[in-house]
Amino acid sequence: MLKAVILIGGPQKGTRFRPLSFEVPKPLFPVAGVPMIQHHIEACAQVPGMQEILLIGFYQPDEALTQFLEAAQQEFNLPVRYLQEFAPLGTGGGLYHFRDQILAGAPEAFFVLNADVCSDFPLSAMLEAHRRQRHPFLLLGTTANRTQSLNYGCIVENPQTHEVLHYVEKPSTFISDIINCGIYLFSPEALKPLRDVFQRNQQDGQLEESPGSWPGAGTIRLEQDVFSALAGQGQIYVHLTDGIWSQIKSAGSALYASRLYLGRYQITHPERLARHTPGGPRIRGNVYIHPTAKVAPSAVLGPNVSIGKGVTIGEGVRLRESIVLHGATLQEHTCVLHSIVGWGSTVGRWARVEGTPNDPNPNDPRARMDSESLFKDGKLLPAITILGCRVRIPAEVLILNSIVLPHKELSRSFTNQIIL
Ligand SMILES: Nc1nc2c(ncn2[C@@H]2O[C@H](COP(=O)(O)OP(=O)(O)O[C@H]3O[C@H](CO)[C@@H](O)[C@H](O)[C@@H]3O)[C@@H](O)[C@H]2O)c(=O)[nH]1
Repeated sequence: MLKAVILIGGPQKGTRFRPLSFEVPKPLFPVAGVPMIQHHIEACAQVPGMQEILLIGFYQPDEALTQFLEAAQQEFNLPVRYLQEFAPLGTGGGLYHFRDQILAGAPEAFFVLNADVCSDFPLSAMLEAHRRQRHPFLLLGTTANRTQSLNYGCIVENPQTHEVLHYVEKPSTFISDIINCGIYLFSPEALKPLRDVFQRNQQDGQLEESPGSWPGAGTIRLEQDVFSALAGQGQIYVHLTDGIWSQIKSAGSALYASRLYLGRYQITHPERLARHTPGGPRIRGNVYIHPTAKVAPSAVLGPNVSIGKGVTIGEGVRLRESIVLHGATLQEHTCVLHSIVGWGSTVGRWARVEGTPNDPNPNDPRARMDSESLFKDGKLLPAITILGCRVRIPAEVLILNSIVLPHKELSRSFTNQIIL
């Protein structure tokens, strides 16, 4: 019997995802037409013997989360439960705090998945590797180029045995081009080292001048407190993958992840991809259209477009490399490229909304998506255009490389600006 835990974080996390995370918790943001963590749940549900999926985070459970959990339970016919941390406990603290729930029913092992990653989740291959040796910790690893590796957990392995000999979280100089994907398979013994960290933190906390100060004893950083500490002791192993993988930290990386998942739908969910039908819109490449969206037949969509529930797309619209969220309207002849159009927003006739993609260098096979800051030297870097929720763009204007905060009613064109 197996279980899975998805670490969903909480409201203080996902700051690079604003303004989109104002409306919906980041783990529920739609990527390729479905909530970000639905991809995780689908992958877990396909592993034979999966008994239960637990989401651990510090969000207050709201309507969106409750509805999502109910729908997921029904669709996958599995218990999918939310366990709320009383405070942010770090990537390992929640696993220790809810250990009884995780170990209930005596699972043979449990997967732990970061919510903000996009992957083809090679969970069955990880399980096979785990069953051969039954080490407490198995990490999924992939490669990144030298510069970008510094933004991740870096792993030095023994190439013969795949034992993790050395682990450094976001090092300041180059350590290894093998990076931690934030996807793990732990055996029940993995909770023992977490207990040791917890007890040590508690003792250290009592010695401190102001006991009870933050971070509390419950906070455990899986990466630094466990992986770095136990590397080289025969307990942590890495399973390498060259499948799709990307982090989802910023809106730009959500658009990139959407492209990766839409491409994968060719194999996993061909029914989710729009097909050209007589009298329907022209479809180029991979496009997702929610069944309730109304799309005019003269619109041209794709590649990499995903259109949400109740969206209206007018005649002559051109839409590519974009996400249009629930209830938005693109009036006749608008052109929307490399952008995210927020919930309930309206783009007026003949308006052009355009961003600049920040995709990984296609000539470097190890390049990953950069989710760096929005600014450099005090200037807004050109990036995808984001319209927050219920924004109104008038007819015949240009909105280029800009971020428009929710509920703004614009009256003219804007370029390279954050419109507050
Ligand atoms: N429940 C809970 N979840 C948390 C908490 N803090 C973070 N998380 C969740 O844990 C995951 C990791 O979040 P970060 O702490 O932001 O780390 P990171 O910068 O994404 O780096 C991690 O992921 C990389 C791969 O994407 C790894 O390369 C890196 O080593 C590390 O594990 C995210 O899904 C986040 O929502 C917490 O206090 N509680």
